[in-house]
Amino acid sequence: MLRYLTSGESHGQSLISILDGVPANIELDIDEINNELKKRQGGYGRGARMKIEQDKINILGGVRGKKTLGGPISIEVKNKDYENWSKYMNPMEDIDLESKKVSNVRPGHADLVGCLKYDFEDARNVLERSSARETASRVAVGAICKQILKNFGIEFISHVVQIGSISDDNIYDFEYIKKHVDNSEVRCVNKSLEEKIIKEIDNVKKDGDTLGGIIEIRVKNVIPGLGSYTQFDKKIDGELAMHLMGTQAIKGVEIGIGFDVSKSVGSKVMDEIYYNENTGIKRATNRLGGIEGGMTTGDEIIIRCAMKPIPTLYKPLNSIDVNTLKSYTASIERSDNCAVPACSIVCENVVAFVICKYFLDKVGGDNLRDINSNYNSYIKRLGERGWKK
Ligand SMILES: Cc1cc2nc3c(=O)[nH]c(=O)nc-3n(C[C@H](O)[C@H](O)[C@H](O)COP(=O)(O)O)c2cc1C
Ligand SMILES: C=C(O[C@@H]1CC(C(=O)O)=C[C@@H](OP(=O)(O)O)[C@H]1O)C(=O)O
Repeated sequence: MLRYLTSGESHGQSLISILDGVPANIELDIDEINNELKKRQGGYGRGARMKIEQDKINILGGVRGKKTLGGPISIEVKNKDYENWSKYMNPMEDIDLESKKVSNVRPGHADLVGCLKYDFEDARNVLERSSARETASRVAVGAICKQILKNFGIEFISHVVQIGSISDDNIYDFEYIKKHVDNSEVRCVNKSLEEKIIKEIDNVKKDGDTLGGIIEIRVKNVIPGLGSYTQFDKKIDGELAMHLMGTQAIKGVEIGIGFDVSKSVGSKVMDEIYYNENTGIKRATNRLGGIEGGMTTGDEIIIRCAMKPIPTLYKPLNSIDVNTLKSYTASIERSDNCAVPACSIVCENVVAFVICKYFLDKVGGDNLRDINSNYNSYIKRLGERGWKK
């Protein structure tokens, strides 16, 4: 089973992830993984931290000569900012615990409940781990998963469909998104909205406020039957939602037309099925976003995620000192102002992990050759039942 854990604090030495269950003989394109990390650092609205970091992976185990060995892969992404923080963060020596102490807990971040639950007087002990710095690890893991799936033609893309009050109501196809998204500082395919979005981010920033938005993720060339209806925890839509909701600041996940299923009649929600000899079994539409009964249908997977605005505000909200319980405004930590474009890269890679996990559950093997043979025999059998790639 494909699984991973991450470890590390935002201003600690490194972020570490261990990805276990990767088959042997998968060739890794290290530049491509680093390119994903670079994209995650970008996007209009990011804070000063991103000028310090230049995220790159350092693989510590599980890979030899850029090919996977079948064992757990350990991945390090160094925090350059540790140089500025070692006297507050060093795990092996006495440190200065007072100067960076945070006790005016920020509404919307993990500070208050983290202090209560883990019995801390210093919310730094919470925020160092709750920080979305951890998403660099998740992107590194997802980027490896993408490379496993690339061998089978499965591709991923994401774009931003809304930031603050500005939204793009057009529907684009996969290739169009792929061609245009990286040209935009806000990962918005519709270039005419970019200027408006940037203006809105700037205006809100002037007021000491922040913005969230909506991200769309698409997956192409998936095979039918990833996931299962036979048990609730085998459903791929459930697992996708869990991993995406487990991403910092994601507050909603929709598949296909999502919440709109509730306001339409059944005939306008279900995707009609037909068959012809040239195309095989097909659906006339893809309103349900490529998932039925907890299983992929083979159509494009379409997911949308809502990200809340960044909780740290430069014009802070009312809060309390977690130790004295006196009223104060929340503490101000260096922060992003809008991280929706960055979060789009995070969500895309989070989805890549889940798809890869279910793909390997269905047609996996110890090595690439075995997976190829399982994959081909499954596709052949589906072909006998009328499904065509
Ligand atoms: C890419 C990305 C960057 C983020 N940057 C910040 C930030 O600079 N400041 C901040 O307060 N929150 C930031 N967040 C959001 C917080 O990490 C998140 O709101 C917090 O961990 C609490 O978790 P929750 O929102 O899921 O409840 C960011 C989230 C993401 C995905
Ligand atoms: C470091 C990253 O994002 C951080 C996420 C984050 C938070 O509270 O989630 C707070 C900020 O941390 P810092 O105070 O060090 O600037 C962001 O920069 C990153 O995305 O790599």
